[in-house]
Amino acid sequence: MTLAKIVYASMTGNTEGISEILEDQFSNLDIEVERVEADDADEDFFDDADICVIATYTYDEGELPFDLEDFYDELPEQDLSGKVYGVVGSGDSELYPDFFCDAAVDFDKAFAETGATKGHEVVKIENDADDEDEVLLKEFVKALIDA
Ligand SMILES: Cc1cc2nc3c(=O)[nH]c(=O)nc-3n(C[C@H](O)[C@H](O)[C@H](O)COP(=O)(O)O)c2cc1C
Repeated sequence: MTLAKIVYASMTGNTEGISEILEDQFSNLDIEVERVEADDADEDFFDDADICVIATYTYDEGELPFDLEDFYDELPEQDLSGKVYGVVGSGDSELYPDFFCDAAVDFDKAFAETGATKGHEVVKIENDADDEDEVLLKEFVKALIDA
């Protein structure tokens, strides 16, 4: 059975909500799914996954969340060949137009070094997910499963 694993970081709840939507959508498509907060994800967390997902906000003008920094540093060292990955970001394009969802883009680049296959372009969400974003997230999940 296909296993999707999601690591998320969230300070004020927006990205946590996004990660819950992702979890629901994998489940709705009969994919087994495990979702953990960054602090609970060891560097080898994705070892047994078929689909690897990061959901992250961006902080401090383009910076990663503090609790994802170690995971980010270790990610390019992992061999994730044969797996599919995707990244979702939450950010604020009005307040931080030059750094919108930069942490998500950084993770996308780090995943590219692991040998995993990119299942979808980075999805960038304005703060918390609205109905339109839910549609995008549904497409994202479907693309990862189909890849
Ligand atoms: C101090 C601070 C810095 C931020 N810097 C950025 C940034 O550089 N780029 C961006 O897209 N969003 C930035 N944001 C916006 C957050 O990423 C956005 O509100 C996000 O939805 C927070 O996610 P969370 O609710 O999961 O913590 C910043 C927010 C704060 C409070």
